[in-house]
Amino acid sequence: MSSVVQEKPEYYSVGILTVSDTCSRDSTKDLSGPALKTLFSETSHSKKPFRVIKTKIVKDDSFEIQKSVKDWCDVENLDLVVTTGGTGFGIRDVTPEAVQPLFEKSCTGVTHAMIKASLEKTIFAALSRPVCGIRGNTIILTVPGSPKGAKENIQAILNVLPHAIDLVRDETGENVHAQLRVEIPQRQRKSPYPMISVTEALNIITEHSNTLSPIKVPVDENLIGMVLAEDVVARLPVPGYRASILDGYVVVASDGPGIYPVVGVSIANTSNLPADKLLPGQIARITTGGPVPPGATAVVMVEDTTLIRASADGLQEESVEIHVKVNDGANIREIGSDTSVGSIVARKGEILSAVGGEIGVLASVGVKEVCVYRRPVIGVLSTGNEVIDHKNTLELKYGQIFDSNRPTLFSIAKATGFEVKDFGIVDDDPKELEKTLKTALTQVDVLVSTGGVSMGELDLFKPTLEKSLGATIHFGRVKMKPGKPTTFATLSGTSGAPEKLIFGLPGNPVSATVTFYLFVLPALRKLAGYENWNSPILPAELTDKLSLDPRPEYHRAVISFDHSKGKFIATSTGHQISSRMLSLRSCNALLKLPEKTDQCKELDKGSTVDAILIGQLS
Ligand SMILES: Nc1nc2c(c(=O)[nH]1)N[C@H]1C(S)=C(S)[C@@H](COP(=O)(O)OP(=O)(O)OC[C@H]3O[C@@H](n4cnc5c(N)ncnc54)[C@H](O)[C@@H]3O)O[C@H]1N2
Ligand code: MOO
Ligand SMILES: [Mg+2]
Repeated sequence: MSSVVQEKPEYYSVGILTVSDTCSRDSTKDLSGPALKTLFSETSHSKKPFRVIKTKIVKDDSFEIQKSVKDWCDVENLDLVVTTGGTGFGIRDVTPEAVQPLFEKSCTGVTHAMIKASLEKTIFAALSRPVCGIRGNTIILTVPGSPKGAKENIQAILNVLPHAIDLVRDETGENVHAQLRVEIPQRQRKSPYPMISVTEALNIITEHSNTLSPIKVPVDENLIGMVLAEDVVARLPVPGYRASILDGYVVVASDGPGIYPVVGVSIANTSNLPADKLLPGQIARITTGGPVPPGATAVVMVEDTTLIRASADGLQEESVEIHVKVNDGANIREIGSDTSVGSIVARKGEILSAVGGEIGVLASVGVKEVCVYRRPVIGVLSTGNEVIDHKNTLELKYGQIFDSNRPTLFSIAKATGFEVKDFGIVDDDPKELEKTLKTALTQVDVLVSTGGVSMGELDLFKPTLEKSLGATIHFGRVKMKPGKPTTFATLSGTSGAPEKLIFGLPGNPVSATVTFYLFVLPALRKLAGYENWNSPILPAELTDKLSLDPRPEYHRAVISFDHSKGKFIATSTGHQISSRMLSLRSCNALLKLPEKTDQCKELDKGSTVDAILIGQLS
């Protein structure tokens, strides 16, 4: 019977790649390759010797360099790959540029140690540009092309190399890398990923979800769901002038009830008083929101007055009787009484909600644009040879299914206000998957893929992320139902850009949806600056008993407020298998059910559980 467990060789395997146009034409000119080979062969380490099992000479050509290095890392699985040559300042010197993108991790300390050792010999070492890193289980070093320089560099770090190789082999999970590569009969029969709790998974995700940089955005409805990155101060008072609260007459309150001449009118935005002010013994017509003229001290509503005399043409009021006594200030909004100028009308961290209040306030005080955190852009893709776009009008062939994951995830993103880019359906083909992931990751902050994360031979997502993209997988299994194979990885951003978050959600449609709510949405909210990124949780009483699963379950349910009981009640959406999309129909909550134990196998009707609100309450 074949076994996946391979004997560890009794040596550290080394490949030496000479990079030189000249040597590639005439191998006898290669001095540094053989010099390094001798150095490694003569080095006896207490644990294991080094053995140079691969040597090759290539031109100063990025493609050739990369091809050899990738082959020695990914196929030959060598412990150490050393390139010599092409690290200088010459126009053809491209080794660092060719090798660096292959790294999954950089080994800056090793690079420093090599440079330091060479600089102690000659200042010309400053003209070498070595880079060192890790790809899969292989350490890659780039050293200069001169035999002397090459040897000095390696000698500087020779003592730490065995330990470094041991760490790479043992701690990045030799089994993870090696086992994913074996043929089907030898495929792994246990997942190499530890099963972590939902809480641990969320902690890891939030640790990597760093709020994006602020941007300036005009004040309009496109702000809905954005979070303010700074306090906003009222530029203007509201109202900006003394304004009437009612339709009626401005009066001098101390005049009291009586018949008065109507000397003018102050309707919204216009006033035509003869003296530009109201004098005692005069009144003027005013409409709600109209400017109260100087001299006026109160407004009397039209219902508390009678017309005494109209003009001969019947178009104007000449005198009116005021029936009531009003106090000074009655029915007048003083300047800044709603919002005073200079006051803080919205605070950093506040969400500009769809209710409209915050955006309305900003508009009212003359704020034209605000500083908000940029919202992440999400890329969504489905994987699977059997998955067909749901808009495709052809009949499904045997074994095919319609893609329900993309439409579902697009809908959630739209409802929650996040911009989505569609990267379609990708076949279970490593090259195609790699290409799509690479393209997508240049365009989005967060990539969400569904399918291909479990144990099947076509479940290629995790190995592709690690080996072809150099992403770091932080977890690959979570103790939950549905959603067990949920995967989270990050890819470091280039030149200071934020790292990209990558979610590999399970292909089962319910699992993909539930895990989007549980893991992706909080990350998106945190990136967008939300101070509380979790969905609300309400206590709800079960209307029926529920059996428990060995994994903590996120049970789809409908919750509503029962007025007679004065509490929320929760009703299951029925059969909860991860493929049954109907279990999400009408669902507005995920009930957090504990895992089954010997003591507790089900929850009784009437039990109270935590319900994570994911939809509308009706
Ligand atoms: N030996 C094991 N098998 C499985 C395990 C396990 O632990 N050991 N885990 C199971 C669990 S739990 C889940 S969840 C699924 C996850 O599967 P994958 O993420 O690998 O997804 P696929 O294999 O690609 O597909 C699973 C299932 O979902 C359907 N699917 C995929 N994409 C879509 C889509 N876009 N729209 C609709 N339906 C989709 C696909 O046809 C399969 O039926 O693995 C279990 N297996
Ligand atoms: O964990 Mo899976 O998501 O049960 O179907
Ligand atoms: Mg699968």
